[in-house]
Amino acid sequence: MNEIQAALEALEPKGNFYAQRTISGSYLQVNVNKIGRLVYPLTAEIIQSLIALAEPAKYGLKEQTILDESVRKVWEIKPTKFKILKMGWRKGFEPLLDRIKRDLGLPDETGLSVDLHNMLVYEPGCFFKPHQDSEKVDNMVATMVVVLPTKHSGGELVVEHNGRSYTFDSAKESKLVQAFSFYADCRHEVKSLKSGYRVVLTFNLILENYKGQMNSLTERDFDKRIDQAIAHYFSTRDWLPSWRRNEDKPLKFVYLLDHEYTESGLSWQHLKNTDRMRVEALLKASDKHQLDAYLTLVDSHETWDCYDDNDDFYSSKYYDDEEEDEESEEANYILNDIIDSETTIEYWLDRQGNHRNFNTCYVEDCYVHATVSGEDFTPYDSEYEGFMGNYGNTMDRWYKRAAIVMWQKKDAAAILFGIDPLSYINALYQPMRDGIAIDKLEIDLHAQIDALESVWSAYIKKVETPEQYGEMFQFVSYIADKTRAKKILENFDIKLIAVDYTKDWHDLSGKYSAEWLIEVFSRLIEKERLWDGFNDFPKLIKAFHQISIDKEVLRFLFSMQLQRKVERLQIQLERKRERIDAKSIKLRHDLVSELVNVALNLEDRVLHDKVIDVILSRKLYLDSLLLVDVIERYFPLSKEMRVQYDIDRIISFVRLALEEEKNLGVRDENDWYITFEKSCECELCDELGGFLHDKNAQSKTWPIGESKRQHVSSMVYDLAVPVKIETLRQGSPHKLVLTKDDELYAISLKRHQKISGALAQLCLDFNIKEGAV
Ligand SMILES: O=C(O)CCC(=O)C(=O)O
Ligand SMILES: [Fe+2]
Repeated sequence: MNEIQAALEALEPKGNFYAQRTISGSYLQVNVNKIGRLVYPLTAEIIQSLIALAEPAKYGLKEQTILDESVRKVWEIKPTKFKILKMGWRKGFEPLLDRIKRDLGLPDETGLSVDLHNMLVYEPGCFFKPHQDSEKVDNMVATMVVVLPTKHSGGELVVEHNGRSYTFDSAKESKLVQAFSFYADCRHEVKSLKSGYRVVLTFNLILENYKGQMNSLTERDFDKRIDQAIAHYFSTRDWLPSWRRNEDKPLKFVYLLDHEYTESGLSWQHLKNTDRMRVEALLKASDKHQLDAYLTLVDSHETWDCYDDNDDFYSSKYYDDEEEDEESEEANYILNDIIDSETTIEYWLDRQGNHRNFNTCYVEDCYVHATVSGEDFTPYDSEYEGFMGNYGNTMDRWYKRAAIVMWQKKDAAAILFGIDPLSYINALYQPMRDGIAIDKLEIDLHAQIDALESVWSAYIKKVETPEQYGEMFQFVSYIADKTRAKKILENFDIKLIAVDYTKDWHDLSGKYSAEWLIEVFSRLIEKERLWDGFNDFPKLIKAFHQISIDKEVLRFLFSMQLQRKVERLQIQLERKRERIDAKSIKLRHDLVSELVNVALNLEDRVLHDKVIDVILSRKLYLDSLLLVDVIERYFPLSKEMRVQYDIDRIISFVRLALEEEKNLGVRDENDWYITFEKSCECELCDELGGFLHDKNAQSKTWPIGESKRQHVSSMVYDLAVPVKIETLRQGSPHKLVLTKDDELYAISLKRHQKISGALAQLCLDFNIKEGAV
């Protein structure tokens, strides 16, 4: 972020390639081994003793360091031999470094730290020929030469940068310490010293908190610098806040222009001075890096932390600031710090200058850049709020600003779609509506569809009206591409397989084949985790049947409905209670009878067999009495049809089931025997079993503790036996009272009568003899 900001700001160069400052010697206390604290100005004796500690300086040539007195002649003292005291440094040099940072035009958010390199002592005749310092550490942005106070002449340091040069003549000052810094990529030389001594400390200046590329920071060619910054911006995410670097959301770049524009005054051709130059450079970069660019108007809402001007402390602090006074619109308040900002793009011009009717679009802060802060704009609205919880006083300000918005062409579909899905889709559908033959634009359209792959599912949510569905189906057919058609449809869910769309599906099946349709249906069905089945299945199948969809499609839908419903029911039926629950029995019965009907209506023996197989498997614990209803469906069938469907299979199954039950007879009036399926082997359940099987006992009073009572009660519930449970809260422990249903006999009698009746009717209807096997 700061890289691109700095690049944009570089148009009005705030900084220079060098910085020259002075500071009192009291801030630079240097202790040298064996010599002690240096006192300024340095005397000739001290300097001689420094030389005694020194060695001739080498210089770096490619990978080596070389001693060559025709290139460099100077004494060097390694930093291990002296120390700079921290206290003075902190007080004097740290603030000084901040100023140097500004002099060099480095981004506000950054900071400079130093890396001491060496001490150099120049005697008359010493020099250093033109060279560039090798970058010894990462993010080394500049070299700083600190000249200690002592008289000399000559020894000028000449620094060059992009054709400009500056001569730092340290001889002009002999009382104060001089700090001269210059960009690391400058060529520079030290002219021969004429008289006296020149003693300097050299430092590498390191830029902290900077995530851009160093070369782009010191590049003075504006276009090139913008270009580099833009290339970097779109090729990495390391300028994003750390928690967002792993996202793969498309990147946006929004630069708020310096000047104000109205809707009618906004055009690429009529931008005002700095805006024009920056936008031109950005457009050049956008062409080179395959970016789309829009000129826009944005609504910018900022919330500022602010102070009351009458508060003496803050107002004096404010006026002390060395920056020029800023005229605040809200005369009584001073804006202090920005707390929050929100940018919404509201008006769009495309690269050709045409107004585009996109929705408004909110842009996250990390993508928004500006060289002039909102503070310098006149808000069209503002609102002051007194002390509110977390913050002190706040000022909300709304501005209208112009902005250039850019993103990578490869992200265009996803971004535009995100901004305004429906108009994007409208544009996508346009050729179809215009009746343009697909082979004329196939490749183009296919590329657009592919780019949208990740967002189709978002689009699906916007498809609501029958017309929208209709057009979507039409489009899927229009694109004439099986694979893409399938991909688009797969974003929907099972609700798309519905009566309303049978005609659309039929058309697609005609175009892409029935196998293709079945694949699409499978994908939609797979998505359904819990299968409630198709809504109104008979109606759905009928609709597909009437439109003469391929038989295999019908069979597929039928099998899905049967298979997945049975699977789900089987899980429920693991609970014995469920098996005898009246509601549940009815539901299972309705399912099989519905499916038998559908199979017969479709006149499909294969499907019919599938349902009958399920019935005969006894998986669904169907009630034989109810099955009589089901097979009555066959009664009107002709003889041939009965043979064709092999109805004897189901009829004899039902008949046998009825006979089996009938043969059990009616229980005795005084018989309290209850059958059950034992599922627990504990002593309590043994005792419970004894009671249930006891022909003579209708009830049992059982003094057992609470947890035991609970276990027995839940077993009685799970086994679904007709036994009433009560707790007698007397004595210790309380007593569990189990009572077998009074109606056992009456129910048995009634059921037996019904079974006998049904069996007789069945034999009559289908002309079979009772008891005949
Ligand atoms: O002595 C100076 O002013 C500069 C020295 C220098 O260029 C170097 O040490 O690389
Ligand atoms: Fe140098």
